[in-house]
Amino acid sequence: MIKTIRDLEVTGKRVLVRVDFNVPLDQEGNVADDTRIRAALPTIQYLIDRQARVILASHLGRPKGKVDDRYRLDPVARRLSELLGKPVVKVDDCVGDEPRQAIDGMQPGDVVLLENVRFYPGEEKNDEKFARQLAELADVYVNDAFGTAHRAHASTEGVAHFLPAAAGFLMEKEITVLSQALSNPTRPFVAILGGAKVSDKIGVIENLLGKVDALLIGGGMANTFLAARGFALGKSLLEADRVALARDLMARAEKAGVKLLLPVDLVVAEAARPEAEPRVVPVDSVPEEWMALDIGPKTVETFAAEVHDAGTVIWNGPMGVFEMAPFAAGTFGLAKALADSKATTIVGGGDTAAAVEKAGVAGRMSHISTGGGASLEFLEGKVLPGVAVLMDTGK
Ligand SMILES: Nc1ncnc2c1ncn2[C@@H]1O[C@H](COP(=O)(O)OP(=O)(O)O)[C@@H](O)[C@H]1O
Ligand SMILES: O=C(OP(=O)(O)O)[C@H](O)COP(=O)(O)O
Repeated sequence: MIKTIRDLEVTGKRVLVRVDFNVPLDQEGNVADDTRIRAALPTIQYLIDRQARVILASHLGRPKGKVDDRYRLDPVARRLSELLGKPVVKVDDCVGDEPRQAIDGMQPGDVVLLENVRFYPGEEKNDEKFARQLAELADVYVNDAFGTAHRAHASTEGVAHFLPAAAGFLMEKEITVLSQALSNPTRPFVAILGGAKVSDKIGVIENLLGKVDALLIGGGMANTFLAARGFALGKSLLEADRVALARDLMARAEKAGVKLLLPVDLVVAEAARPEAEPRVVPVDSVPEEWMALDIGPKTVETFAAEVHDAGTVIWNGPMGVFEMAPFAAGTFGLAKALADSKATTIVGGGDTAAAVEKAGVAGRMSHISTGGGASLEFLEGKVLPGVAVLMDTGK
C-alpha cells in the first residue's frame, strides 16, 4: 500500500511537494499547455486549505545540471498563480540560503515555487547530499510528480528517505487508473508509440511485446525502425545506435505474434519550420536532404482502423511535429480516431496530452496520464522508484 497525503499531518507544516511542471513552452517562453499544472491543483489546494506552507519543486526540460535561463520556472509560477488565484513566490534557487529565507517568511497557506531542480547535477545523480539539502527545507514530503516517478532522482526518490513521505492526489489517481487498465485489459490491446525520446522509450517495447496484441509506431520513433527495415530517411531524427535494437525488436514481435505496424507514408520537408512546404511521400522515397516530420494520410488510415477495432489503446508520443501546422495532421488524425473509438483509451506524456488538448478531443479520452515514460514503465509492470519509496512498510 502506498502512503497518501491523507496519512500525513500537514497543518502548519512546511510541506515540500514534488510536482511535474515540465510543461511545453511557446516561442515567447510562456506556458503553451498547462495540463500538468492543473493536474497538481487538488494537492496544492488541499494543503492551502489546511494552512500548510506549500513548497513546490519541479524540473523543466533537460538543462543537464547547469543553470540555463531558458529553463527557469518563472512562467510556470505566473500560470500557477493565475490558476490558484493567489500569489506564488518564485525563488531563484532550489537549495541553500535563498529558499530558506523565503520559506522562513511564509505564512500558513502560502505557496513558494523553487527553481528548476535540474540546475544541480545532484538531482539526476540522486546525490544524497543534495537530497538532504532539499529535505532541510521542509517538515514533510509529498510526491505528486507521476510524470517523473520513473526517475530515481534526488527530488523524486532520495529526499523521501529523509522526511515523512506520501503520495499526492494526482500520483494516487494515476496509479489507481493505470492499475485497473493493466489488471485485465479488454482485447485487442493496442499500444501506439511516437515522439522524440527514442532511446528512452525504445526499451519499453520489449516488455510491451508480452502484453499487447498490436504495436503501432509513428513519429520520431518510427524513423529508427524504418532505418532498420533498410529505408533511407534523409536528415530525419534517427538514432543510428538503436537501429540494431529496432531490428531485433521487430523479429521478437513476429515471434510473439504481435502485429507491429510502421508508417507506409510520411510527411517530409526540408526543415522543421512552420512555413516549410510539406510533401507526402511513400516511406521508400524520402529525399536525401529532407526530414520526415509526420506520418502520412495512408498511415493515419491504417492506424485508425486498428484503433477502431481495439478494446484498449495506450498512446504515448506524438506522430509528428504537431506543434507546427504542416506536421500536425497525423497526430490530430490519430487523436480523433481514439476519441471516436469505443476502446478504453489511455493517453500519456506531456506533449501527447498537449496534442490531444490542442486537437480538441481531450474530454473524449478515458484517461489522460500526465506521464509518458512513467505510464509506459508502469504498464510494463515495473515498480517506479518514485512510487516504491512511498510504500507503507509499517514503519
Ligand atoms: N518525426 C519527428 N521528428 C522530430 N520530432 C518529432 C517527430 N515526431 C514527433 N516529434 C516530437 O516529439 C516530441 C514529443 O516527444 P516525447 O517527449 O517523447 O512525447 P511525450 O512528452 O508525450 O512523452 C514533440 O515535441 C514532437 O515535435
Ligand atoms: O516529460 C516527462 O516525461 P514524458 O515526456 O515521458 O512524459 C517528465 O517530466 C520526465 O522528463 P524526463 O524524460 O526529462 O526525465
